[in-house]
Amino acid sequence: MAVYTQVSEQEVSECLQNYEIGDLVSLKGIAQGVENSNFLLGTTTGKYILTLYEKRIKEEELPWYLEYMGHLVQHGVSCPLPIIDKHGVALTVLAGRPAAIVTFLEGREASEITEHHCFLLGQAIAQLHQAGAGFTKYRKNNVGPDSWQDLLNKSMGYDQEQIIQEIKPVLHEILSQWPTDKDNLPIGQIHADIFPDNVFFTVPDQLSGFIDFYFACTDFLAYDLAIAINAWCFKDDGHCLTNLSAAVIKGYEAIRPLTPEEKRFFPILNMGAAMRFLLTRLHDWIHTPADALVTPKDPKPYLYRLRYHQTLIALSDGT
Ligand SMILES: Nc1ncnc2c1ncn2[C@@H]1O[C@H](COP(=O)(O)OP(=O)(O)OP(=O)(O)O)[C@@H](O)[C@H]1O
Ligand SMILES: N[C@@H](CCO)C(=O)O
Repeated sequence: MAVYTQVSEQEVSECLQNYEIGDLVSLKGIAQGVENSNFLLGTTTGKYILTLYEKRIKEEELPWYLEYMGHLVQHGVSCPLPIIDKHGVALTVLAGRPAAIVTFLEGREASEITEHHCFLLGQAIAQLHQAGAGFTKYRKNNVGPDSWQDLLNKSMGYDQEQIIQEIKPVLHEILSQWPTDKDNLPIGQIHADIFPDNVFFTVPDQLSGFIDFYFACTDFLAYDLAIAINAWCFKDDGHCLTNLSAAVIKGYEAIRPLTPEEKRFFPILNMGAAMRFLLTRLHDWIHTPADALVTPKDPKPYLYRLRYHQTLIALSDGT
């Protein structure tokens, strides 16, 4: 359930007077999502999403996300467009929380992921990266490699201590091999959370767009692809569906071929992507209060992905 902050119809009606998207017709809380409070907003001009940003998102960073999404839409990417109010700003305040209204994206998460979905996904990620090239404002990756040791330290209370002990040296290995600026991997704006629930498809199987840009940041483009492959191309027991990962890469390279440096570092980026979600999930597993509205996600599927990547690297090293 993701409505942490309630907002009344009257408050929203009053707020809508500042916009040019018509009057309130309906307001309904959306159950999905874990980070923010989301509402389906119906007005006399159509459907919108109203988001009240909760504490995990830094208020000062919101203009970056909203400008980035606006830039993407202007450059042909299908994603929610933040609605600008009569004063020229997208960010407002509702029920004491920073809030924004964005356009509604048709479609839904793919119910069963196929090679076709993955090919379309790869193409769409490459288009996202290309469209982001003209948006030059930097945003640090708050859950990038420099945060991972701290996340692990804060996960020490995890009830399966042997998992923490297993991760420690692997983290060290990843950090020691992580690409630096000198390695010349293309850098740009990445979504950084390309999971199946953040990509919508319409019937019959057209990719309709991306949502949930609140982890977007400036980082290695190929890392975004690695995140998507980890999220889309594995079973939860760590079995890699290589036909799906090949389709994602084929789709991506149909639009933007990977450079030799990106290919060389791809195994370590894949490990890093698995590590990032393993660590944030471990952290949330321990730090989410028992009476919280959300159920923390199981870290183990990402441990199994990590093991898979390790095995591949060991095999290719001949170790
Ligand atoms: N622009 C949009 N168009 C259509 N539906 C949307 C849109 N934005 C959000 N939604 C709906 O709201 C749900 C929650 O949105 P979102 O995934 O952004 O939540 P969140 O709490 O911000 O993030 P997270 O997925 O990280 O928990 C989505 O699953 C989707 O059903
Ligand atoms: N996609 C993330 C959660 C929120 O971004 C995960 O599955 O761990």
